[in-house]
This record gives sequence, C-alpha cells and structure tokens, in this order.
Amino acid sequence: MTEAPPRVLTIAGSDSGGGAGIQADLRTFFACGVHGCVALTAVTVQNSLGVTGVAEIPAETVAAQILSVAEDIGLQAAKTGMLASAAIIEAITPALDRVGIGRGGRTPFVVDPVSASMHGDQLLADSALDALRGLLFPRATLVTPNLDEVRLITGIAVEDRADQRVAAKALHALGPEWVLVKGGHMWDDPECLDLLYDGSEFIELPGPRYDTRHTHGSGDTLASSISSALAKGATVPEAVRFGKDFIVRSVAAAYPLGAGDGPVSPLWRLDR
Ligand SMILES: Nc1ncnc2c1ncn2[C@@H]1O[C@H](COP(=O)(O)OP(=O)(O)O)[C@@H](O)[C@H]1O
Ligand SMILES: Cc1ncc(COP(=O)(O)OP(=O)(O)O)c(N)n1
Repeated sequence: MTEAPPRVLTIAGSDSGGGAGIQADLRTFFACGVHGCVALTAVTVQNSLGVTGVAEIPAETVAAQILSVAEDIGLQAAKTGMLASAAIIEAITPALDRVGIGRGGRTPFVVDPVSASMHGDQLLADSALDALRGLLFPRATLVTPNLDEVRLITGIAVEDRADQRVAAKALHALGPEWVLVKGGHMWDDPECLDLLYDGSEFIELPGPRYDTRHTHGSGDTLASSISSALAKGATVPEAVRFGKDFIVRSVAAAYPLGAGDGPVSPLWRLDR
C-alpha cells in the first residue's frame, strides 16, 4: 500500500472564479505533492473583475472543520487565507490550540493575513484586525503580509526597501516567529524583493517583476507552496526559498481569463 503524503490544511475562502482562495491553495498543494484539507470560511461571488458577494460560514462550523481533519487525518502544516470576521478568528483559536497548530504546538502555522482582493474588495472586516494581531500573530510560525496588509496591521506605509525592514521589525514585535514582507506592491522597484526576518537576521529574496496584470492568486500560491515545504520538514528559510522559486514560475505561467485579471498557474510544475 502507498504511504499517505504530508497533509496541509488551508483555512480560507472560496473564489468562484477559481484563481485565488482555496482553489489556488488546493492546486498548489497538488503540484507540491501534499494532500490538501480545507476549513472553508466564506463563499465569495468572484470573477476576474472582482468580488460582488460574500457569504460567511458559521464560525463554529469553521472551527469544527479544523478539529475534524486534524484529529482524524492528521496535519503536518496549516495556513490561513481569507478569514472574513473576528468571530471566525475567535472561534478557530481554541481549535488550533487543541490540535497543536502554531507556536507551542508541533504543526507549523503560516498566517497569510488576507484583507482585500487585488481589486480592493474587502475580505476581512475592519473589526477583525485586533483579533488577527492579538490572537493569530503570536501563534504564527510565519506571517506573509503584502504591503496593503502591512499598512492596515502596523500603520506603516512601505515605499522602499528601507521601509520594508522597518515594517518587518514592527510585525515581528506582534509575536510571530518569522515575518515575510512581500514586495509585489512596491511598484517602483524593478524587482519583486520579499524580505524574511526572524527578529535578528534579514534574508532578502529577490525575484523578477514580470510585466503582467495576471497575478490573481499570487499571495495564496506563495503561502501554500511555503506551507507544503514546511509539511515536508523544511526549515522556514528553506521553505520560503522554495516558495519564492515556486511563485516566480507560477507568475511566469499565468494566463488570461475573463475580461479582467487572470490567475497565476501553480500547475507549471506538472508540465515537466
Ligand atoms: N509581477 C510579478 N512578477 C513576479 N513576481 C511577482 C509579481 N507580483 C507579485 N509577485 C510575487 O508574488 C508574491 C505575492 O506578491 P504580492 O503581490 O506582494 O502579494 P499579494 O498577492 O498577497 O497581494 C510575492 O512573492 C511577490 O514577490
Ligand atoms: C477567496 C479569496 N481569498 C483570497 C483572495 C486574495 O488572493 P491573493 O492571492 O492574496 O491576492 P489577489 O489575487 O487578490 O491579488 C481572494 N481574491 N479571494
């Protein structure tokens, strides 16, 4: 009989257009050779032009999904995406603790603090920011904010690489073990430089900036590929280097879809 692959849980929302959210996470898990489990937080009505509706899953149902898969299937890593509300964050926190997900437990926990879609549609209530900072950040092995999320969480407006370091320190002070400040939104920078920080050392992850509008799902794909590597036993710096290479290739393989912004393609890996 074949042995089960490592299992990774995504706690995130559905994108009906299939480009981001759990659909991007599951494609990435598949391409990275891990088994994906899902705790669904919300259903979005979404296409390549934006989000026109959101239906939240009851908070206790989100927590129950985590317990159900962790206690039966077992998990080697977990990540978050769209969490929608404070009620959902407050409900999942005791479930994470109960099954040992996050700092203090044995399962690495990647918090991607998704707050809005690339079109600016809100995916996390303003009233959930305190819960995100106070409950999830201290439990995180790694947090992976983009620059809009950095501003929401810390108040710091990052415009250049020096600001990126200041923001990394402010985010680390909120309690995560590692911080990855993504540089995709540093529009004037000719490269996409992501910055990893553990409270003592900065590790720069440079990458090309492709001239494309088709980057939908890039944050989800990066966090999912990092989580997959962690599930296979990589250290955080090893996993982030793997994720950076993975997302660069996924952006290079992005395709147009609909009248707006198309998705990155984690399935480049299967073309080999
Ligand atoms: N045009 C691009 N070309 C290459 N890499 C990109 C591009 N845009 C974003 N990335 C990379 O994709 C990842 C997610 O980027 P970012 O846009 O910062 O976050 P989010 O998708 O969460 O808004 C980062 O590793 C970033 O460097
Ligand atoms: C349901 C859902 N979850 C997350 C996102 C955001 O995806 P992300 O890759 O962080 O960013 P963009 O693709 O919006 O740039 C989403 N749109 N929907």
